[in-house]
Amino acid sequence: MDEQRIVQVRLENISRSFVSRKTIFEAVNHVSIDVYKNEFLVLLGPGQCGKTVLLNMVSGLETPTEGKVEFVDSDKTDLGFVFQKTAVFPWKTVMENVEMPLELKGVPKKERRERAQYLIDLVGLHGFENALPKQLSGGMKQRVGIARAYCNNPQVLLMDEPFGALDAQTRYQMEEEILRIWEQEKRTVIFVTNNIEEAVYLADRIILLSACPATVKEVYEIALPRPRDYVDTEFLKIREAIEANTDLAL
Ligand SMILES: Nc1ncnc2c1ncn2[C@@H]1O[C@H](COP(=O)(O)OP(=O)(O)OP(=O)(O)O)[C@@H](O)[C@H]1O
Repeated sequence: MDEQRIVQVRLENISRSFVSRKTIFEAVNHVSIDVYKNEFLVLLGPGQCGKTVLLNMVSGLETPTEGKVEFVDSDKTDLGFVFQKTAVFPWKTVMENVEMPLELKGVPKKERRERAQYLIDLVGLHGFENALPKQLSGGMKQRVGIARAYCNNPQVLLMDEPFGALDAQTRYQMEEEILRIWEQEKRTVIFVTNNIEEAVYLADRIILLSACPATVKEVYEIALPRPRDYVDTEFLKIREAIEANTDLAL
């Protein structure tokens, strides 16, 4: 991570509860996290622990019941998203899917095509510009999603289990790819996963969350050099330490 840490997003003591049938359900409880500019931050926690709710509060899709989310060094609309099931439009080509955020903004065709082409090349889809999503594998669709998330040139990228639906082989490949893309186009990434190995492979920092309601259980700085090796002794040590500290089997 950069020597000098500049806070980009500040989650200040945020909580979120839901009321259903007169009972209160707490999904997130007093979470405070400073997210630093250009860091690769991973939110790791068991299933249904409140990770998505937490991410939704960063994006503004959900409002905290308590506390606040502050964008220190960027606008709160300056966000890109990648989801587990990235909504690529089936009737649109790769190019049309990637350029869509710029089209919605009214950016002229030539300009948006140039930007989209750069990103299509960056994510390794050169040659597939005119392909339709049905012609693409799951990993390729996620590449489209990543390129589209970058298209608006956002400062902060939110990724909610983006590789969760992929087979193991493709998942490993995409983990490598996302780091390559991020090294080339540094942004602040907040990446949600319930996979410890994935978290240790990717993160500058891991925020380990407790079972529901999500609280910050521990923060791990991952100083291992990249590319990381899943079977390296140090890697395994960190992985085991996290495993021993989790609330539920992940
Ligand atoms: N709008 C809502 N109303 C009521 N309960 C909700 C709402 N949104 C989320 N929840 C509940 O909050 C809890 C946390 O959900 P969330 O989707 O954040 O979990 P998660 O950690 O992202 O899970 P997973 O890893 O399985 O995707 C769940 O029990 C969910 O049912």
